[in-house]
Amino acid sequence: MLKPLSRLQQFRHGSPLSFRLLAYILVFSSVFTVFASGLQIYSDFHKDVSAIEERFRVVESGYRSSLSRSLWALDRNLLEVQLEGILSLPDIVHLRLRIDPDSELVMGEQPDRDIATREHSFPIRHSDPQETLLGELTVTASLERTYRELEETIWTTITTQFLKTFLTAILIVWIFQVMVTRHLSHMAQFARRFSLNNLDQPLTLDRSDNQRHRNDELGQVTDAFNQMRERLKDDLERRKRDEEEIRKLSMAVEQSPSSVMICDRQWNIEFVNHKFSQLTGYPAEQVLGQRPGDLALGARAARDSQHLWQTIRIQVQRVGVWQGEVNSVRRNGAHYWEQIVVSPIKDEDGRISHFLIIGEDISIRKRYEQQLLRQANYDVLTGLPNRMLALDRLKLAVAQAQREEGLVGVMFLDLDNFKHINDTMGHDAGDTLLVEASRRVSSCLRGTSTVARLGGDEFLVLLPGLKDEQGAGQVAERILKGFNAPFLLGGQEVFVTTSIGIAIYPLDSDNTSTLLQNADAAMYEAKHNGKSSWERFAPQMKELSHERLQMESRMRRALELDEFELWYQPIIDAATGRVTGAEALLRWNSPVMGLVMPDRFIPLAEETGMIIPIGRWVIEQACAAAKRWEEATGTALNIAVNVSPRQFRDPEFVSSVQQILTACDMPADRVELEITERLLLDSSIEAATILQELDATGIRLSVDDFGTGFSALSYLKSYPFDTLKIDKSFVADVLGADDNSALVRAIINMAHSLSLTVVAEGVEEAAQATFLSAHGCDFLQGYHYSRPIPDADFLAWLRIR
Ligand SMILES: Nc1nc2c(ncn2[C@@H]2O[C@H](COP(=O)(O)O[C@H]3[C@@H](O)[C@H](n4cnc5c(=O)[nH]c(N)nc54)O[C@@H]3COP(=O)(O)O)[C@@H](O)[C@H]2O)c(=O)[nH]1
Repeated sequence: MLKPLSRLQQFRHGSPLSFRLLAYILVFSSVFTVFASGLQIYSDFHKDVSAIEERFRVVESGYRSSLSRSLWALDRNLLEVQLEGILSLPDIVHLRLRIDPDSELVMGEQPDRDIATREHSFPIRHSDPQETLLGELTVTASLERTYRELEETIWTTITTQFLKTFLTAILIVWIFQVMVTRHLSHMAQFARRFSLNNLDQPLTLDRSDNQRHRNDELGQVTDAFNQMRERLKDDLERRKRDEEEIRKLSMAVEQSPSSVMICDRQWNIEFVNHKFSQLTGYPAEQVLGQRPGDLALGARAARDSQHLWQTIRIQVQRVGVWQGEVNSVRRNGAHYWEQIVVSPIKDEDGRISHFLIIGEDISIRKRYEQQLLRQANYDVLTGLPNRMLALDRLKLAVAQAQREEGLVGVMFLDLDNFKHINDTMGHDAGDTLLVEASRRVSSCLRGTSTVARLGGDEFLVLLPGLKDEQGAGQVAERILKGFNAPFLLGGQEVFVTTSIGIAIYPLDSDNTSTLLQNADAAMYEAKHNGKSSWERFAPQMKELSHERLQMESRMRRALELDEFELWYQPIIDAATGRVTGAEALLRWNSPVMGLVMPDRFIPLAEETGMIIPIGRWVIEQACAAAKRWEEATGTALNIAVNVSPRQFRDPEFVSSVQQILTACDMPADRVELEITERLLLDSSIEAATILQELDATGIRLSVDDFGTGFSALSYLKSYPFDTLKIDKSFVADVLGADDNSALVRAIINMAHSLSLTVVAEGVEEAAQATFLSAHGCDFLQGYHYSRPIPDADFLAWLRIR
């Protein structure tokens, strides 16, 4: 807002518009005033002159008759009086009365020559009876007063008009200054100071902000100014935002984890980002101006690259986008996989101006995918095709054989005793065996054949394009031969055999899954027939494998249908011959299959996990039986129970045993758990911890079947065993070769040195009992004393002893 002083200064010094306005007003007002005053003065002058003329007429009309009479009467005095009367009239300064014929009467003074005058003459007649000219009166009026008054009027008018005009002009200019020019100056000053830095400051005028002001021109200009400022501000902000967006985008493009390349319409490279250089090894300056297809090393790669980019160009032009996975070459010649998306960039008119090529290094993903693909299709351990790929290949082979009317051999292989080797020698040895076995099988096959690992120790061999049925048998013979040489497992030479089942398309089935089932059934038959052999499928074999499935489903219901039984075999104190306890042995009394021995169903129970509830039932029943016998005979017998390694994987195992003991009120030291060496070799079981926990409860632990497995006494020291059971195979030969008796003696001595009680099982003859007793064996068990018998029989047996 301007201060009054500065306004004044401005008015004086710096407002050309006000001055010009003032000058214009003065000039135009003066001209107008002069013109108007001239008119006015002329009008007044004309009026004065007219008044003199009028006076002449008044004199003529008023005095004509009286003068006629005076002249007719020649009354000089009267004439003079009358003439004096005329002279007394304003401006009339001279009268000349011509009296006919020759006299005259003059009155008044003739004005100077330089004084303007007016004259009027009129005749004086006497008309009675007839008209007689008596004379003529000439009246002279002086214009001196008129001119004098005219001059005064002119000066007065000019002076007053000028003053008035001047003051009015000043007033107008002041008003104009106050109302307009100072605001214009302020606007000018605002505009001068106006910059991008003070766009927030609106233009305001030094006047009240009301509707009237807002609607006038200044208000409109101010409004327009402020609108312009707002628009400028918006534009600026938008521009800033755009610039920021562009900056961000360009940073994003530059720092993008994807490689970015921009080509012009002719596909010449205009821009590449940092990632591109990083990925390809090409610095930007080396590729700018080139075409993407030119960036390949070597003639073949260059040809492929040109071909690829030609395809890409055509598709982008036709479809609008191209994307795909490309095996590209870095500057150093290394190959890598990249996912490329090529799309056009369009200008505002929708015309293609550039092409955008975004690439992403997918080498790791590709490797991962290939790995996954491999994992999905190949067995990790042996590198052989897995079940899925094998089934695919079987389907392909069958489809091809269908077309060509050929034969396809399907062979099912299962390693004999693999489980035993795995359990006794450890998983590493098992793995080595599988790898070596797969190598031996593969070496017996032609290139078109497939050997696949189906899982565990099961292999599948596909023989497409088989000439005749015998061909499959010949291959099976070759494979069996390949297993003749021993396998080196953990430093030991081990002989492993395999059983092979063969089914042939289309002779045994034209359906792939039936072919597999048939080959499987044939394999079971081969196993059944003594292992290390092969069998060609025959329809009756189906029943055997079916039986196995049936057994599994029946066993699942056997527990709730109370089909299991415990039989007991006494354990005799070798020194006294007294019964000290019994071993509980499981039997399955199936209404369909009859009495099933444990060797037939325990492996299946272990495989299916059914052994956990069954094993729990065995301990419960065995403890309950021991309590019953005690009540019946008064003798507190010990009870030995077999436990499978699979039961140790049950996290509830130890607590469930404790619960059973508590429930039966059975002292822990009267219960012995018989554990095979397999358990100690199974690295998936925390055997030591569980055995310690069991030992802490007071339960006795025994190593069963000693001599058939790892047979190292050293590990016995590491575990809290109480008893060692010499396997019946040693006992059977104890009276035969010296070696065997020496071995049994050594076992007894070493067991005693480790504070272990020794039980010999499989004692069938008295001589065996005598030998064992003589060599310090603590307890004896076998048919010589009693076969395993049902609970009631065992109680009866106890009573008669
Ligand atoms: N996990 C569990 N395993 C069990 C259970 N019950 C038994 N089994 C295991 O089954 C295997 C076979 O047992 P079985 O057919 O009962 O054979 C036992 C005896 O009948 C047999 N035996 C006993 N004395 C003689 C003999 O003088 N001669 C001879 N040829 N055989 C004899 O030995 C078997 C007992 O062996 P062991 O257990 O090693 O003491 C058997 O290996 C059991 O482990 C069960 O409940 N759970």
